[in-house]
Amino acid sequence: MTTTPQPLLQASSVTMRFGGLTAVDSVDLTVGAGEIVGLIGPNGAGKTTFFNCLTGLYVPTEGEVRFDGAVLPPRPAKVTRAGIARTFQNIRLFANMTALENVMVGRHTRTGAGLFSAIGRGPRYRREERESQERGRELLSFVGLDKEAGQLSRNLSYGAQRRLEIARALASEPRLLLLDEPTAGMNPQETRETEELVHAVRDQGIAVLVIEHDMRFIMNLCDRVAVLVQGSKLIEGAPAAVQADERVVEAYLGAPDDEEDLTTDWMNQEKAV
Ligand SMILES: Nc1ncnc2c1ncn2[C@@H]1O[C@H](COP(=O)(O)OP(=O)(O)OP(=O)(O)O)[C@@H](O)[C@H]1O
Repeated sequence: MTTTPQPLLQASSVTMRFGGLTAVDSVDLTVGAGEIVGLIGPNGAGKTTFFNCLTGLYVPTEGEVRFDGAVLPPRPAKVTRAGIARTFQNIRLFANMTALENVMVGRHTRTGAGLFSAIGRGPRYRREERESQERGRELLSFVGLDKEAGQLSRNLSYGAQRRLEIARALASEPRLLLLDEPTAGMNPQETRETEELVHAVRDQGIAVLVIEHDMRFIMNLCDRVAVLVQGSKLIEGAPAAVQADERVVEAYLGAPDDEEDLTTDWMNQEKAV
């Protein structure tokens, strides 16, 4: 008898309400180990709110999220320690810290030196600091920023800052990486590089869940795509099937009668290669 392996992430009937507004409505989603899953949907569909439910930023009003079989702890730091890391829609780097320092900050959930050791700069602190630096440099090299290690993050190009955010997220040694619109504002070349980088992340055995509006990016990248519309999951499946589904096209373009209010981000943001 064969048994289906337990998914790494399992969100069951996740609902998030803000007062009278149901931003996420009973959404089920799984991500398997080493899988790349896309989450798409028109503006305001509830994608970021759902992400926030997966990272301990919000505790769902109803439903539960399990990671590796255990219910997710209700605090972002604990979720990171459990093995989920994320990037945000808007860049959140420490502008006046170097690229290397930014990555080292991302590692602190994995280093165990306590307050007294840090104040006294004892041997354990110094060893961990050295290891953090080494790992930080490896990660910068992994995302193609080895030469920028000593530069202040605010002086890096936009594409480099986004890659640095991914390096910082990877510094916590996640098993699942959540990316919120990683290619927003990128040119086609930067978008292609991000696609290669996410594939390389997966090749390290890390699962990825990605929110994105750029359909070409999603199609090239993902094993599976789920579509959220007005807080509910409309469909889920292989990228080509999802893209061809009439309900998805309608959700983005509106029914024929509301063609004046098109929400066409997805179509418009598809970038020429
Ligand atoms: N903290 C909050 N309090 C109240 N309402 C919120 C809050 N966060 C999100 N919402 C509402 O929930 C709905 C879903 O928003 P959300 O940002 O999750 O959508 P989204 O799919 O990520 O959109 P976008 O693609 O534009 O980023 C929207 O109507 C939004 O106004």
